[in-house]
Amino acid sequence: MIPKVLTIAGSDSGGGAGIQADIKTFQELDVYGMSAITALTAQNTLGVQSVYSIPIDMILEQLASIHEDLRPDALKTGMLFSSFIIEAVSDKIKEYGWGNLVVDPVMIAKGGAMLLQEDAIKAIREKLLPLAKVTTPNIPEAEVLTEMTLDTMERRRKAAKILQSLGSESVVIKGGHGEGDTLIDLLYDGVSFIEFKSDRIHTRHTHGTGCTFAAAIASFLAKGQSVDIAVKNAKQFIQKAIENELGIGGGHGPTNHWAHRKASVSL
Ligand SMILES: Nc1ncnc2c1ncn2[C@@H]1O[C@H](COP(=O)(O)OP(=O)(O)O)[C@@H](O)[C@H]1O
Ligand SMILES: Cc1ncc(COP(=O)(O)OP(=O)(O)O)c(N)n1
Repeated sequence: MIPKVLTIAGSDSGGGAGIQADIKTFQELDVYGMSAITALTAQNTLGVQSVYSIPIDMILEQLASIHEDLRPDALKTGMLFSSFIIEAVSDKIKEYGWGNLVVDPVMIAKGGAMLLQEDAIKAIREKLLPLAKVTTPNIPEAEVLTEMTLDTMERRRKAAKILQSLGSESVVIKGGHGEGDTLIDLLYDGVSFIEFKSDRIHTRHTHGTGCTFAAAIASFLAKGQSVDIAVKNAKQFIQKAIENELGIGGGHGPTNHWAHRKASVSL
């Protein structure tokens, strides 16, 4: 049977991030994609023009419909916007017993728009992280969650340990916002660290990289891969997607979800 993967996230009208990036990733990685939409954004490659939060009852109805009929083999969360949504979604994930949860703690879009209310950080720490198999903050998100400055690898290792101690089985602190030409995604599984290194691609077309990376990890987990292999394969997927840019839009354009088809190794 084809693995089923659910994304609980916001919609990006421009198609580069959020639900749209997730579903494209699921499709490319041969898993069956499902969605529960938490917020609508009017967004393009130039920025986020407006945000509309979906009423909680409607979010819960989407989750209930999926629960009644379509058990996910893995799921990911993206833009959850408010503490109310985080709490309600976390309670349902727990009640429904859904495993293989990848938490992408989306906070701010590349253009600077707030995709999470400030008072929601506590709910991410206390309600969502304890349910996660993998949490994938970028460096600024990890800084907010740990209240640390993460300008060295040593500090990032410390931060990964703190986030893991909050209940997430594994943590990946992504390196896109770091310095230098080598980019390091740091995985900590509670025992050891693995550094996934790649060359930094110099491009403005990196809209939705975090969403795509987390959706790829969830897809590989749904196929039965271990966390370290799923992260390795997701990293390879996003690297190709950034390398083969589509050149769409006048700002931060989307990544290329088809690009992995050119890869010589099979995912
Ligand atoms: N310029 C880049 N070159 C190569 N890989 C990148 C680049 N920017 C981001 N990535 C990769 O994309 C993924 C998302 O990274 P990051 O930009 O840190 O997160 P976010 O999109 O959530 O801000 C990570 O796997 C990271 O290594
Ligand atoms: C609806 C929506 N969800 C998430 C994001 C942020 O996506 P991310 O992958 O972190 O990429 P950038 O914002 O860095 O492009 C979003 N913009 N919209």
